[in-house]
Amino acid sequence: MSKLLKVDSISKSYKTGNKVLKVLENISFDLNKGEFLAITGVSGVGKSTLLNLVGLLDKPDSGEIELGNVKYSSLTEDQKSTFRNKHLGFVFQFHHLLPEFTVIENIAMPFVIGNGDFDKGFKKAEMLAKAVGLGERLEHFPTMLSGGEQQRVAVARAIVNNPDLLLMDEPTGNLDPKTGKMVMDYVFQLRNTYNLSCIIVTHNIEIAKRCDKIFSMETLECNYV
Ligand SMILES: Nc1ncnc2c1ncn2[C@@H]1O[C@H](COP(=O)(O)OP(=O)(O)OP(=O)(O)O)[C@@H](O)[C@H]1O
Repeated sequence: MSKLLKVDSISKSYKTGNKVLKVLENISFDLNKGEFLAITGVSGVGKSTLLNLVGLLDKPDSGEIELGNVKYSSLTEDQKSTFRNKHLGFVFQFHHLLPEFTVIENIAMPFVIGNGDFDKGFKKAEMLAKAVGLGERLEHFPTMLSGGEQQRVAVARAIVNNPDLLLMDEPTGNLDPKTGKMVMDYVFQLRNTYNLSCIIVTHNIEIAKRCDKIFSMETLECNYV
């Protein structure tokens, strides 16, 4: 298996007023192409902070993150947004869909922004909407969808640009267990279809057990399940 992501001794602290809060200290782990990694740990341990660093939404104080041989520290701010759009997909607890756009428009949006090709973007969006079971909802607006359907749109949107890595922060945290399982079933199906790699921050042990590896932020151990 080829290595996709290398997180090497990263540390991060937040400064508020004259206080410094050390959140991450010397965190290291790797991820291979096609692997799913769950990040677990109690509230406040730094799971979202870590995901934001891997997602290029924030910078570590020290250490290096490398995705597909590109060192994050080598990228300028402009290069970071292009890199994010091309190589990373995001799904958060709250789906952040654009309310004034339909399902197909929401899914196509990152493709059209990155590529400029409307026709191709909409064809791809339709295919992905079908893959997550929403082929009959293309013209619906987000408010017309159930929570689980909205989250499936968010999943389809996150992978429209064929990201190397999908980052999910508590993707089922806002859903009932049955709906949450259904959303994740689609994500695990997509993994087989697209050889997707994924990092999932979750409190849900069932989801964690379905991943290849679990990185426990309490023990700082990353083990195959
Ligand atoms: N922008 C910020 N400025 C200052 N402190 C922050 C900031 N973001 C997070 N923190 C603090 O850093 C710590 C880690 O936060 P983080 O959101 O990464 O935790 P988490 O493990 O994801 O928690 P949860 O499971 O509750 O979402 C928390 O104590 C939080 O208060």
